[in-house]
Amino acid sequence: MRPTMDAPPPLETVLAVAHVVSIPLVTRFRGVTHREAVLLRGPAGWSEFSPFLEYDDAEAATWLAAALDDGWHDSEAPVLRESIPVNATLPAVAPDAIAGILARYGACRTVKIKVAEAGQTLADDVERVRETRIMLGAAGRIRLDANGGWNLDEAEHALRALEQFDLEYVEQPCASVEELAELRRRVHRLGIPIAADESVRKAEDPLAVARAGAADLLVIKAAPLGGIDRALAIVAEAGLPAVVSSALDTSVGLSMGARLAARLPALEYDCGLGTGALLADDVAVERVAPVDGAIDIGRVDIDEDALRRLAAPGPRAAWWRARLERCHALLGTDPV
Ligand SMILES: O=C(O)CCC(=O)c1ccccc1C(=O)O
Ligand SMILES: [Mg+2]
Repeated sequence: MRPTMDAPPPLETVLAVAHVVSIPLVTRFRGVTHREAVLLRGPAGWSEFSPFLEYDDAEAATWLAAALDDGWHDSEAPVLRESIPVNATLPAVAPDAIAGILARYGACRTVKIKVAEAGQTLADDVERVRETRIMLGAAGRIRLDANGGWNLDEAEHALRALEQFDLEYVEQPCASVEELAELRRRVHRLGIPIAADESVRKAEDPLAVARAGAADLLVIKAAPLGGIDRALAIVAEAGLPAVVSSALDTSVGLSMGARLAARLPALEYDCGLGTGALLADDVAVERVAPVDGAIDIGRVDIDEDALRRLAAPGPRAAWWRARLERCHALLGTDPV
């Protein structure tokens, strides 16, 4: 997808308000132990630029468009709710680690469990889901996220093994839109809805999955979709229910997600914006973390001491500033 910024603030302005931070995680997630992010003190509020390290500049530029949009303007879409119910997110950990991680989220009624992790087996997934179901009780909601890790047959087999745990939905069970569409036909009888995540946020065309009838709902993230208004437009065009989720953001990025969720016309599912609980430290004066299963939608204030304490080491800060500069050069040059 291409970034869309009519008139991005000049590079010098952006670099002058940029702070690069490195935040320790409570547990390994996506193979990393620290989350690096650039925080921008924009005129409308703090915003976050934190594309994952392996993304190329074209993909990362859309995240920059979102950060500049969020730091430089407020969305004019109406705010429809003040508090956003969230799920706990459980990485692909061993059963004995589950209770400790879930405890960090407080009272969330919904848990999203990572499955299909490289190097693990279906038996690992079954045990993780079984243990979580026991802890949550029958009233809790369990959804899975495979991050595209199964092929079609593996996904079908896994869902048949896991359906006994009463699943709310499965997110990105397979990598491609074609596989999702076929899987959706194959498991229709099981009644497990299929959600698209990477097929929306990493796709050249975020609407292709909806057009192909390949998903029952969309997982949307403000940063990779180019910001709050862009994400709202995609949901409106897709005509499918949506769940707002984080990209393991700091409180600043989580706040953008919450302000997107606050503006969705319908919000039937708990949002994946509880991941502040996976950060061992944070930059916000008041963290965006679930209280009684929900987060607030305000902008966050930054703690200057935390900015200093969590400042990324010099070479990492330089790497991020160079990345920001390259991504900035890609904005506004490639009209949609
Ligand atoms: O949706 C959630 O519960 C939390 C966010 C999450 O899972 C995530 C966080 C970082 C990168 C990718 C993902 C993902 O949804 O695949
Ligand atoms: Mg996902």
